[in-house]
Amino acid sequence: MTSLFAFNLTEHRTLFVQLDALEAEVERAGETIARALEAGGKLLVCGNGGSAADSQHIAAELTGRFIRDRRPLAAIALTTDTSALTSIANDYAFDDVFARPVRALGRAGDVLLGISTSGNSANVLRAVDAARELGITSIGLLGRDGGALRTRCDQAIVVPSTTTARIQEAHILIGHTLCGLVEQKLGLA
Ligand SMILES: O=C(CO)[C@@H](O)[C@H](O)[C@H](O)[C@H](O)COP(=O)(O)O
Ligand SMILES: [Zn+2]
Repeated sequence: MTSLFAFNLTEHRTLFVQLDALEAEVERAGETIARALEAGGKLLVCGNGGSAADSQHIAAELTGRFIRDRRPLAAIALTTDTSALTSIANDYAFDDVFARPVRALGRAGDVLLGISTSGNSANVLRAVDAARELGITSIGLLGRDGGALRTRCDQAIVVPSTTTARIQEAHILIGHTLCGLVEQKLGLA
């Protein structure tokens, strides 16, 4: 019998050989984020569950450091403030937990990275809609068929898998690549 680890590894490998197809979208997203940071904008990142963890991970690579010692870069995960998350969910709706901070903190010229394996999380969709109203470029880091976010975001990177865990594994590879591209493009690598 195939072990679970062997099964997961096979599924992971099968997916990862298909990711070359995303090269142009990943490069474009890296360019968009780098140009926004260069112009004084910031990156806002949001997602649920494992994607909340990815949001924090990616933002931390930029405010802290990824590969090399360099100046801090402006990035905020909208998933870390439990007081804001609980009060917005309690007083308004869970679907508003990211949109409201986007309206509070976002400025034209910023970039919003919305991470969702289904592409259908309502709170990420609302954040993207708020971003559009404010002149903030939205990038969806998605999975499955990209869901509703595929067309609602200005740019979409869709990992072609239906397994949430495998999609998340690809997302963090892409997230790390975006951080590396930002460092390269800003001459900080
Ligand atoms: O990490 C996992 C599963 O691997 C879960 O926590 C998962 O992120 C949650 O079910 C999320 O709520 C899924 O949301 P989304 O990716 O569809 O937007
Ligand atoms: Zn997970």
